[in-house]
Amino acid sequence: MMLRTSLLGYPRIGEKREWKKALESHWAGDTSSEELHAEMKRIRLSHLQKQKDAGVEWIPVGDFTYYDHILDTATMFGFIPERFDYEGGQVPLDTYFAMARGNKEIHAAEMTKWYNTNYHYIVPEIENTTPSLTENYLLNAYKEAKEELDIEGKPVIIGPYSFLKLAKHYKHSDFPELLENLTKVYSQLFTELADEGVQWVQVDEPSLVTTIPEEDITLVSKTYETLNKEVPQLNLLLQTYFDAVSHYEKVSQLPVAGLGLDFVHDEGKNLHAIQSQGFPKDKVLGAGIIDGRNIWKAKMKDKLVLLKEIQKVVENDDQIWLQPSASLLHTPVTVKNEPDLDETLIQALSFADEKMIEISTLQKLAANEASADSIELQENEQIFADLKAKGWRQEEPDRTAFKEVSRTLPYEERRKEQLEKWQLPTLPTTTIGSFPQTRDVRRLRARFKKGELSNLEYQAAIKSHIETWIKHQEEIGLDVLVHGEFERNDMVEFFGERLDGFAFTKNAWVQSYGSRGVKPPIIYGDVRFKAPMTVEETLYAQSLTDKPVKGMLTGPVTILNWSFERDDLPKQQVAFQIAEAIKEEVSALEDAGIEMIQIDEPALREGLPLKREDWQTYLDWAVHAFRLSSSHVKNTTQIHTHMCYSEFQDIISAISALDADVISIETSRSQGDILETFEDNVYDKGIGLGVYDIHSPRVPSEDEMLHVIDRALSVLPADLFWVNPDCGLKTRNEEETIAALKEMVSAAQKARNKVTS
Ligand SMILES: CN1c2c(nc(N)[nH]c2=O)NC[C@@H]1CNc1ccc(C(=O)N[C@@H](CCC(=O)N[C@@H](CCC(=O)N[C@@H](CCC(=O)O)C(=O)O)C(=O)O)C(=O)O)cc1
Ligand SMILES: N[C@@H](CCS)C(=O)O
Ligand SMILES: [Zn+2]
Repeated sequence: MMLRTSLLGYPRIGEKREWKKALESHWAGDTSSEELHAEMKRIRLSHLQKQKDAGVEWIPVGDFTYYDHILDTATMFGFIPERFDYEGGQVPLDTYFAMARGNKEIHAAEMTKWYNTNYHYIVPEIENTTPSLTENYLLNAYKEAKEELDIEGKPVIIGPYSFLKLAKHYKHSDFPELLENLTKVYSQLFTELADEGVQWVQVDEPSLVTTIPEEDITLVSKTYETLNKEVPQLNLLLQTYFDAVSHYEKVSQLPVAGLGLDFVHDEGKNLHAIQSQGFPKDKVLGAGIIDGRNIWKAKMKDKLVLLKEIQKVVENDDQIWLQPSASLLHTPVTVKNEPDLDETLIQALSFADEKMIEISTLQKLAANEASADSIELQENEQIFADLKAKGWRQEEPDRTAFKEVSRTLPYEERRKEQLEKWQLPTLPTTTIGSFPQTRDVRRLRARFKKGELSNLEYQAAIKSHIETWIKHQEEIGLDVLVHGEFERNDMVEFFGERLDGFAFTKNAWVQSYGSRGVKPPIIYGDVRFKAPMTVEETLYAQSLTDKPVKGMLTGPVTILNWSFERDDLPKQQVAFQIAEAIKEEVSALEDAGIEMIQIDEPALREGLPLKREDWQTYLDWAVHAFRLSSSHVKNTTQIHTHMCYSEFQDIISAISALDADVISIETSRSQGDILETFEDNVYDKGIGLGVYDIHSPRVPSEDEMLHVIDRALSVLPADLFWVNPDCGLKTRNEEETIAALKEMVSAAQKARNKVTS
C-alpha cells in the first residue's frame, strides 16, 4: 500500500507568460482563432507533460482556460446573459471573450475576488436561465490528455453549490430550485464523463469552508445524493480549500468517494476534526499538506509528523492522496528562472514546479519511514538553518497586542480645517492614481532595467510623462490631480523593491485576472523604510500645477496581502512593520509639502477570513495597521484611501474606523448594489463612489455617469461626495481615458449645478 499523489490545478500562464502573449496577440488581431487554439493546445499539453514528468499520479484536466475557469463553467452551462445575443450551440470564442472583457457595445460581466486570494473570477449571471450543457469541455480535456500523452486525467470542476454561491442576479429564494436544476446538468455532464471511462472527478466546493447556514448543508446533501444516484459509477472527490471545512460531521458523510481537506490554512481545525470525529473508512482523503498558496519550501520533518497523525486516522495509505492545499494557480511557475536571487533564499523557495516535486519527495520519505538522520531530511533542515543564520529576521518584540492610535482631532472637527485649506468645489473630481501604462511606458522601464538607459535619462522620460498628464488633467478640468504612477511597475511590487526585507523576482508571475498578472514580492525578513520612495515624482507633478496633487501610496494591509508573506511571524506583526515604513513615507511627503495623500487598501476586504468568527480579529489589526501609517499627520492633511472589487456592506464600520478623510470605492461593476449599504447613513466621511468601470474599453457617456451620481446622491450627502472612476486607469489607453474623464467631469459639473442651484 502506498500513498498516492495528486494536484488540484496548475498555473496557466507559462514559465515566461506564453499564455498571456498568445491571448493578447489574438485580441490585438495579430493571430487568428486557429493560431490561438494551436498555441493554447501546445501550452496546455506542455503543462500536463511537466506534471507527468514530476510523477504526479492524479493530474487535473479541465483546469486550463482561455480566461477564467468559472467563466468556462458558466458558458458550458449556457449562463450567457441576453445582452450577448447568444443563439445556442457551442459558445463562440468572441462571445466568450466579450463576456470576460466587454467590447465597444456591451459591458463585460462583473469580475470579483476569488475567495481570499488576489485572483479574480468572472461572476456568472443567472438570468432565469434553465441551465443546459452547451459543450462538455471536461470530456474534451480528458480525451486530449489520454490520447496525446497517455494521461489518465482527473477532470476538475467547480461544484454546483459553490458555483451558485459565486453567481449573481438571482433571487435568494430561488437558490434551492436553481441548485436542483443545476444538479441535473451536472448529472448529464458526469454521465458523459463516466461513459468515456473517467474514474475520478475533482468537484471543488470551496464555499464549504465559509460560514454557511445549517439549511444549506441539507441542500448540499440533497445535491450529492442526487449525483450519487444518477452517476454511481463515477468517483467524486469533493475538494475544499483555503480554510477548514465547515460542518465536517455532515460533509464527511456525503455520498462521495473522496473528500479533500486543506491541512495548511485551517489552523489545525481539519486535523482536529478527523481526529475527533473520524474519517469514513470507504473514502479517499485528499490531504492538502504542501502549501499551495505560499512560496516557501516545506519543512519536511513537520510535514511527516502531520502525515503520521493523518495516517493514524486513515489507516490505508492507498486512501490518502498527498496534494497541495489548493490549486497551484496562486503560485508562480518555477524558481529555476530566478538566478538573481540570493542563493540562501532560492534554496528556501518552492513555486508550482518545485511543489510537485515536494509532493513526490514526501511520498518517498513517508514510504521509506524516513529517519531523522536521512540525508534528504538533513538537507531540508539545513535550508531553514541557513535562512535563520542570515540575520534577516531579528527577534521582534511581540506586537500582537496593540494600543489604538488616532488623529489629533475627530473627523468632524478636522474637516472644517480641511474645507478651509483645500477650497474644493462641491462634488470634487479626481482619479484613483494611475494613468495608462502604455507600451511606451512599459518599454521605458524594460530598457532601464536592461541598462539601456541611464538613471538620468529614465527620470527625464518619466517626468515627461508626468508633465503630459498634468496638462491633460488640467485641460480635462479635474479638481485634484495625480502624478500618474508611470514609474511604478505595480502598486505593491514598486514598494517591495524599495523597502528592506523584500525580495523581488524576474519571472515569478501569478495570474490576477484574464491575461493580467502580478509579480508579488517576497517578504523574507524584517521590513524597514530605507529612503523616500515617492516624493520626487509627486513634488515634480505639484511643481507643474496650482491644483492639488495627491500623493499616492499603497497601504500596509495591501502590501502584505499581495506579497508572499513570511511564515514564521503572525501576519499582523508583519503588517505593523510595513505600516511603520509607510508612516515614514507619509511624513516624507508631508514634510515636502504634499498634504493630500492617498493610501490605497484595495486588498483589505479580500484578506478577510472566510469564516465570520475570525473577522473581528483580522479587522482589528488591519485597521490598526492603516491608522499606524496615517494618523500622525496634521489636521489639515487630507488622508484618502481607495478600495476596489469588494463587498463592503459587512465591513463598513471597519472602513469607517480607518478614519480616512476620503474613501473612493468601486461600485459600477456591481451596478450600484453598494448603495444600499449607505442608505442608513452609516458612513459619515468623504466618499467617492466610482462612477464608471475602468475595466472596459467602452467610453461611458455623461448621461450614464450623471445617472450613477444622481442615484448616489439619493443616499449620500452632496457635501461629502467625490466624483471619480472605479479604480486606476493603467489598463486603459490614452484616448479612452481622456474621453471618459471629459465625460465624467461634465457629468460632475451638471450634478454640481443641480445640487448648488
Ligand atoms: C489593482 N489590482 C492589483 C492587484 N494586485 C497587485 N499586486 N497590483 C494591482 O494593481 N490586484 C487587484 C487588481 C488587479 N489588477 C491588475 C491590473 C493590471 C495588471 C497588469 O497590468 N499587469 C501587467 C503587468 C504589470 C507589470 O508589473 N508590469 C511591469 C513589467 C512589464 C512587462 O511585462 N514588460 C515586458 C516588456 C514590455 C515591453 O517591451 O512592452 C517584459 O518584461 O517582458 C512593468 O510595467 O514594468 C500585465 O501585463 O499582466 C495587473 C493587475
Ligand atoms: N492607485 C492605484 C490603485 C489601484 S487599486 C491605481 O490607480 O492604479
Ligand atoms: Zn483599485
